[in-house]
Parts: sequence; structure tokens; C-alpha cells
Amino acid sequence: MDQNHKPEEQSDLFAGFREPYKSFATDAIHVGQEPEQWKSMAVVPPISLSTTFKQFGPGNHAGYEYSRSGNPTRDCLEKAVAAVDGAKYCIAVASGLAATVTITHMLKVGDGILCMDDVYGGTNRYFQKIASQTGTEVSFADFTKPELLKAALKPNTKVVDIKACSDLAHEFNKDIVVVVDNTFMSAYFQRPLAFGADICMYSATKYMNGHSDVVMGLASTNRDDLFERLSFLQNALGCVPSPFDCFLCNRGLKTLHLRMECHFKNGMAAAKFLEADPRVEKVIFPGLPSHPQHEVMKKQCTGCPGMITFYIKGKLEHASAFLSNLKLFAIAESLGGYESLAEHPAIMTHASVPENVRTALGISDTLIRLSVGLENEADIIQDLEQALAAAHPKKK
Ligand SMILES: Cc1ncc(COP(=O)(O)O)c(C=O)c1O
Ligand SMILES: N[C@@H](CCSC[C@H](N)C(=O)O)C(=O)O
Repeated sequence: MDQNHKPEEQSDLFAGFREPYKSFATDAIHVGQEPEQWKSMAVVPPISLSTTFKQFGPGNHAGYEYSRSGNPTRDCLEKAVAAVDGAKYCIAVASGLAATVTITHMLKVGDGILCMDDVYGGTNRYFQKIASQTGTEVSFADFTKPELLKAALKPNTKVVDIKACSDLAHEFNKDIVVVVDNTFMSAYFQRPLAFGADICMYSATKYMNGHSDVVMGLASTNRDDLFERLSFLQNALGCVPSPFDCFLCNRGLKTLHLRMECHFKNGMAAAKFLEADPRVEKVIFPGLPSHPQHEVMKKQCTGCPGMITFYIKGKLEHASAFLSNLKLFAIAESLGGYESLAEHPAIMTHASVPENVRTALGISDTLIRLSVGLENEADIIQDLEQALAAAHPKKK
């Protein structure tokens, strides 16, 4: 390994980024968690497993009637997430995809969705193979170029999927609902609602829970009308998370700020290491100046998560050799947990994206994705170094 490698200086790391949101950690730790709400004065919200709640008389209850419709543990999580998103409201659902499905159910037959082309493979699959078969018109565009978004907006467009385009979309039609999938950024590094988005959603399976032990989705909003519809759909569609999962995610949220700062530090170190390595073709990490949206990121975000993609030199066999030789990083789908993961998007997470679309998006045989975890920086770099050496052995 590179013996001269020094840990990233925290102060330099965040230079040029937005200041963290005021009282973020305090809100994540305290909002919705007030001990006074329980007779027991429990400091940590209890896991409320009861599926039903006794009523004083028919229709006269203490705020809860049936656990799909409302649950005390879920309430604690939803209040805390709303606070860290700078939102009035939040709903928790059973997965990130359930959040996408629930939001899409706000549409009527004939309404349109305009989605960022480079989305999670399962979102692409849902829009192309399910939503578009049931009367919703779905199209995709590259929102990193506002002129392409502008050209793609249609009179029936109701949902788009990127924060930077909120103004453009609302100018075109104020009824367009701008939805940002904030999964990769987390609430700590980006607040889409503060930039004009109408709904901020997550696969909480990732950074928001952060421990790779919960599958969950979240959606926050400041709009009363959207919340009314979303909470109606949360109950009516029934895609709700279990109270135990709500407890875990609520707990994970308490350390989000600490985890994200460490993900950024380790991610930056790994990205710099890879960018300097001759066995690597190209690194895509928005925290690096080489990334085309680096300036946008610094303007809009308070930091950069530990997600790196890079092209290894060679062919599929080199990518496979690199992945198979990793020791600290596990080859696995998912991201945003405390542990480092690596995967091959073309074969794994984005296999459901049609091949021609993958090619257009650059999801090739040599593309590798890393979710850099919270292990020691030097051990992360050492693992990358030895796997690159195994993929590209020195000729004798
Ligand atoms: C960016 C993004 N959005 C949504 C999802 C869907 O989330 P879930 O797996 O929790 O359904 C995922 C991953 O699956 C994702 O990576
Ligand atoms: N969002 C996760 C999950 C990836 S894919 C999961 C499954 N194979 C599917 O196709 O739904 C990630 O990006 O790793």
C-alpha cells in the first residue's frame, strides 16, 4: 500500500461546501422522541407492536386505531425525518420502491412522469415495465443539462426526479410535482425541499438507516395537499414498514451526521487514490474537482457521500478479478451501510436496465461501484490496492 498516504484533513474536506443545516444533530436526536409522550417517560421510543388500539367508544380513540393507519413507533421516526428534511411532514413506507410506487399513485391515467435517465435500475424497471403499462406516460432525460429537461417537459408531465430542475419545471407548469430521490445524499448532505422540490424521498435502506439491516422508504413534504394524499395512500395501499424496522431506522438516524462525515472522508481518500492509479481509467466522484457537477454539488450540498464509480482499465475479466479479490469490501448490492461494499452495476444493480440504455449511460463491463464504509481509511486503501494488483498482475 501507499505508505505515505495521510488521512484526509477534515477542514479541507468540507471547504467550499454549504454549511451544515443548523441544529441538524439535535433535531435528529430529539424531534419526535419526547419522553413525555409515554406514560413510562421512556427516553428511547418503545417498539409498539400492537396491531390495534382500544377505543373509548366507537370512533373515539387516543390517536391510533389500527397499526397500518398509524403506529406510535412509526410516528417517532416520521417526525424525526421530517425535521431533518426541513419538512412539515413525512411518511414511512416498506421500501424505497414502495415510496416511488406510493408517490406514482398520486397520478391519474394520462398523467406523465419525466424521470432523470440515470436513476436506480429498479426505478427504471418500475416506470418502464409497470407504471407505463397502467396508463402513465413515462419518459427519461438527462437533467444535468437543463436544456434537455426543458425540451422533454410535456403538458402532462407531473413528476420529475431531480432537485436542480425544480425552478424550470415549476415555471413550465406550477402543478408539476418535483420529486427528488435523495437516497445517495441523505438528509445530512442535501435538503431538496429547501431548493424548491415538492417531495423528497429515500430508500432508507441505505444511508438514512445506515446499518444494512432495514428495508424502508421515506417521503417528506411541506405541502399540506401532498401530505394528505400521501398519507391516504400510505394507509390505502398498505405498503407500511414494521414497528421494529421503524425503531431501527429511528435509531440509525441519530448518528447520520457522524456517519456521513466519515463516509465523505473515506470516500474522498479512496477516490483520490483511484484517480492517481494507472490501472484505473476514470473515477466518477462528485467530491473531486474532475467531476462535471462538482461546483453544483458544493453550491447545493453540505458534503459528498461515499459512493464512487470507476472504470478499471481492461475488460470484464479485469473488473471481475478486481471484485473477486477484494477482502474488506464485500461484493454485494446495496449501499450506505457502515460496511464497505463493491458491485458490478451492469451485472448486478442495473441488470434490469435495457442493454442499449446501459450503454448510453456508460454502465459498461469495466464499471465498478463502491460504497465506501466507515472502516479505517488505510485499510480501505490497502484493500483497493491489493485488488487492483490482482486484476492487473505485474508481468515478470
Ligand atoms: C437511489 C435508489 N432509489 C431507490 C431504491 C429502491 O429502494 P429499496 O431497495 O429500499 O426498495 C434504491 C435501491 O434499491 C436506490 O439505490
Ligand atoms: N438500490 C440498491 C439495490 C439494488 S438491485 C436489487 C435487486 N437486485 C433488484 O433488481 O431489485 C443498490 O443500488 O445497490
